Amino acid sequence: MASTQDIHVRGTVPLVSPVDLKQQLPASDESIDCILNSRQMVGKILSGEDQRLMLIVGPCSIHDEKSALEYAERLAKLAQELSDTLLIIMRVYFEKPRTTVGWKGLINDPHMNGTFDIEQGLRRARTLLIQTTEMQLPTATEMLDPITPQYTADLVSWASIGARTTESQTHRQMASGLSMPVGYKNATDGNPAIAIQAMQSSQSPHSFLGIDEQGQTCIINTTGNSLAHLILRGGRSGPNFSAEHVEKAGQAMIDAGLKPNIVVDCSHANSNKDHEQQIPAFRDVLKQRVAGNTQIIGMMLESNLCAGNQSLSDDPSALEYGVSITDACLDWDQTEVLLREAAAAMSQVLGQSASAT
Ligand SMILES: O=C[C@H](O)[C@H](O)COP(=O)(O)O
Ligand SMILES: C=C(OP(=O)(O)O)C(=O)O
Repeated sequence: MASTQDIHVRGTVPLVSPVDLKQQLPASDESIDCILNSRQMVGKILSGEDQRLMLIVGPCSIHDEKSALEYAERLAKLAQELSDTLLIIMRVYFEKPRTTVGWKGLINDPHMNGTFDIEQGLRRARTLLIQTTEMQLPTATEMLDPITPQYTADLVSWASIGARTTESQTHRQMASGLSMPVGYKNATDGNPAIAIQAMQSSQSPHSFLGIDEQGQTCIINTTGNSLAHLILRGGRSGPNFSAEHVEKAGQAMIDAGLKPNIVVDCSHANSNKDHEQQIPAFRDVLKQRVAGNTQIIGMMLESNLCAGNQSLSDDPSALEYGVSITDACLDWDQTEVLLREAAAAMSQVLGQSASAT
């Protein structure tokens, strides 16, 4: 009898369970301290109790742990130095949603050669998250595959639902159960409405299919996650970081009964994918915050040790050190200049609000 299933399935490979991977790679006390403290700080920024600016900064994607750790060491030092005015969280992105096809990130294909050793990818992602948080540098990542959080989410302080998945019920359900604050990107067409709807959905309880710590398929019942904000990342119609766009998005959030908390992603369609264009976007949004728009709670930058990007060829060993293999990034020096500018501007803002009270 001809089979009616698995017509397009090449095969399946068993995977380590979340609990076993966590036992093999447990979070240290230093990591747990960093994660709990930083999640609480993000929560206070969302509630308005903490007026510092949240900056989510780092590579578009991680493909080489050595350069990621070198970047993390530099950022951890700067984050500590500027912590009076900025909460800096490192982008440690392991999952890349593609417009069509392409390398889908370190978890999916850690060897970057089409061997898809996902177990090793999960192991390497966990290891890097532990190393980064042990430096007291909190981590931010996009939650793309709904199974992945069981393996990594305990080590993450801030999560994003991307422009391509914010409208997806699967991702909204997943976000409703995540333990950290979540930012929702506007759609790739530039429309923030779906992100606002995502926030309304994911703050509600959901019941859906997933896996438990043992890797057993199960029904997951969530409480809903109200720690949410909108991320403006521009869209097909152009950037959406201007004061008019931010005001309109804030009003739409208020109309939907949400606290208007907005992070502006200076990259993606807000930079027209030209990494240098993140600089004027960042400065414009900073100016809006300094001018008194407290709906702007943060900004995102795509940044790496070296500027630009490079193509992933058949020979990953030929890649240039510290250069993105996905979207183009600012280099470290450009990043440091912007972070110091933000700290100086925010010290004025925070000084004024302290003297007014
Ligand atoms: O942030 C990264 C990219 O913008 C996103 O993954 C889409 O990439 P692509 O259009 O190159 O596939
Ligand atoms: C993929 C990303 O962004 P977006 O969903 O906005 O395209 C990202 O931030 O890496």
